[in-house]
Amino acid sequence: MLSPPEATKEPDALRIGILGAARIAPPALINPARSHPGVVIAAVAARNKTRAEKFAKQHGIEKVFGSYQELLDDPSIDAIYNPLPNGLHYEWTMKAIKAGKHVLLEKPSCNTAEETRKVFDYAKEKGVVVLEAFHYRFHPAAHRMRQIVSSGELGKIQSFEGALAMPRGIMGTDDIRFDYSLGGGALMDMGTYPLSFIRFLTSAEPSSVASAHARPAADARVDAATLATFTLPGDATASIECDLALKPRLGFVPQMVKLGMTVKGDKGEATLFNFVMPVLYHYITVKTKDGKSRTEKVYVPPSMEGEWNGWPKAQVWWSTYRYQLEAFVDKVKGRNPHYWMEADDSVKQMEAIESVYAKSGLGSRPASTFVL
Ligand SMILES: NC(=O)C1=CN([C@@H]2O[C@H](COP(=O)(O)OP(=O)(O)OC[C@H]3O[C@@H](n4cnc5c(N)ncnc54)[C@H](OP(=O)(O)O)[C@@H]3O)[C@@H](O)[C@H]2O)C=CC1
Ligand SMILES: O=C1OC[C@@H](O)[C@H](O)[C@H]1O
Repeated sequence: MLSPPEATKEPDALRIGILGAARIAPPALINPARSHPGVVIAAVAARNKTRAEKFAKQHGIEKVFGSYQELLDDPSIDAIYNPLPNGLHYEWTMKAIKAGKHVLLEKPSCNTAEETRKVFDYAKEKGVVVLEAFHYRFHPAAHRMRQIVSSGELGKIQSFEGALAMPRGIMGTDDIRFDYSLGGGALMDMGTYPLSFIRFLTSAEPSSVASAHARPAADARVDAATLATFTLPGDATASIECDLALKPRLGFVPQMVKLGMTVKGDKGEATLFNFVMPVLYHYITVKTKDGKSRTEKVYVPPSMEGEWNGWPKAQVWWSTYRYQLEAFVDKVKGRNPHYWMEADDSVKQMEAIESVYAKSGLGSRPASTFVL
């Protein structure tokens, strides 16, 4: 996964430009692109050209720009990767669409559902592809978990418990995730994953947010952590936990990263541990009330038939991002991706996030002042 084989690039490979020398760009795009014959990472732009040059040299990127707009103005670039802080997603995705570029847009799509709706409406008008980069959804482990939940094996589904949380000290206090004006907050950054996964597993929207409690960061408008519970259609319940800075237990015992989803039904339960980065390590355990239990690991689709028909011939080292890139390129090239996250899904995801912020009392992140 860390040093994938270099693919020979196709003559019509999609030329992607990156907005910002963001930390996530190498694992989420540059590295996966190495093994994809249909992608060239052709350019990077940063607010400071020297920073862009250093990043380009480090990653073997041909073109460098000292402003995002210059990159968008380059006619040789087909698509943009937008890993800017959340609060800038709307402005730069709209500008990219205006320039006729396809956009792979980091999660969460925007600060508000209204902005997300405008992004996808504009993309449709301009005939370009925009994808919110919910990478975990493109990996077969997430789909296998959904198969298990919908198969009836667990009986009538009663509850979902999902978490994504990391110990204190990993995120610096100056991280974009703690900056309200940039769309910061644990729910925006991490809580969006378990919430999205519950929506994916149920293929439905929560009926209501039953409770939401935020632990404020230094800026009290930002949640360092959020715990929320939901009611779901069919009387099931759900809970999510997200935390940018889990406190050590008893003040000194560091807590482990949390990244699991457990689904309980009246006949059994299933847990997917590490739905976010399954390529590193994951397992699905299924325990049924008749005393049986098993563990599955799903690095590649188990077959190319039935529900797996149309999945790419993947390698076990394919990360969620590599699967996602496969789908993004397929969509742009007019082929059928193995999975796709539709515009309405991204809009509903932001509606759900805003509902949790409303319930916790923190309110939605600030809407962009950008006008196209
Ligand atoms: N899919 C995934 O697994 C992950 C997704 N993400 C998402 O990616 C995005 C970026 O996260 P991450 O890479 O960790 O963030 P970084 O802080 O590393 O990168 C953000 C980039 O935004 C640019 N930028 C533009 N304006 C500002 C500003 N006012 N303040 C700070 N930075 C600015 C900077 O680019 P420049 O070089 O021009 O200065 C910087 O490189 C977020 O939306 C996050 O949610 C993050 C991690 C994992
Ligand atoms: O995958 C992730 O894990 C860590 C987060 O801070 C990041 O933004 C998220 O996308």
